[in-house]
Amino acid sequence: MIKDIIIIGNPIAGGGALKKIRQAVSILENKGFNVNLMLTTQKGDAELFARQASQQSAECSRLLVIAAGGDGTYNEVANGLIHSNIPMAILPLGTTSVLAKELNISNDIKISLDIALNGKIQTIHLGKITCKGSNEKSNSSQNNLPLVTRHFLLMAGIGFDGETVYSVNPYIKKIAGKTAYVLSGIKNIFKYNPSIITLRYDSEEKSGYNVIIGKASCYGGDFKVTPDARLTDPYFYVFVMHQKGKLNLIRYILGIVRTKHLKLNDISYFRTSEIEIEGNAHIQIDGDYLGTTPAKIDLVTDAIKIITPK
Ligand SMILES: Nc1ncnc2c1ncn2[C@@H]1O[C@H](COP(=O)(O)OP(=O)(O)OP(=O)(O)O)[C@@H](O)[C@H]1O
Repeated sequence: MIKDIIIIGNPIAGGGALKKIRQAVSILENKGFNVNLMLTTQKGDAELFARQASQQSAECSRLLVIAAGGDGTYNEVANGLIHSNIPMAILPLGTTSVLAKELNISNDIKISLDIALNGKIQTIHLGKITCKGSNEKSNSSQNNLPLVTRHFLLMAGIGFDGETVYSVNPYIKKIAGKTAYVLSGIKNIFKYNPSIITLRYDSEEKSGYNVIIGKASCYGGDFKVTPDARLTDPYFYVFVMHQKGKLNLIRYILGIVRTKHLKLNDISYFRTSEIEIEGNAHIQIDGDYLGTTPAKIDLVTDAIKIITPK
């Protein structure tokens, strides 16, 4: 029986979430829970708070962590709770909150809190990626970047979408939300000149110019690039775009928008649980910039417990 709740809240998620986070605290306190609100002040705080919660809690069965924010916040909380027994629920307050779409969790605070308190606890597997990066955009040359390892819930995008997230203007994102990604994507279609990416998995080899490694079916807005991927299945589904060039890129994007991308004859779509990637391309995970290839991706099974609708 849950008694204590830690809300790890990002007050700047979705352009400003503090009011809704405070509303959630008072709803939960009125129901009699002990609520500890931990507001993030910078990147990395949510992971730190979640790790502290998982280390301090002697009585995990009475504790729930609610990640209140967007996909960046859920990603950090999942990284901090990994292999702990504390379940993670979400309060979708982000710009896109793809995880909420994947789990079918409403943006309505009361409904999402009801799921947090009365939903089903499911154990899910996470992706683990090691690549060159610094968790920040960096001016140092690619060769000087240290190795970074992080876990992801939803997807790793390599190539065009890594480049798009890399060049999203944070000020435009604050003002315009999701539109900032669309603007960055449009700008990149015209200037992007990708180099080849090589994938090695299950004794096979494939090459392409853009790759999406899905741990979940949802991607970006309401698009499903890897519709067969499930948080609860121990596999990735990988979508590879084989051709380069602006017109091909537009054709792939339109294919995704119209849910026809898997029927194109110059793509690959396959399932695996481990993959090595070579090349010189930017990488995003769960919608945030991570670093550049080369990269290695594998699964961490039974990584976290997450609360989903019943
Ligand atoms: N107080 C803060 N000030 C500035 N940045 C913060 C703060 N707290 C967290 N962050 C960082 O803000 C980034 C975005 O947060 P988050 O993903 O929760 O919201 P979002 O970007 O609006 O949503 P989505 O990722 O779903 O589009 C994260 O990388 C997070 O680490």
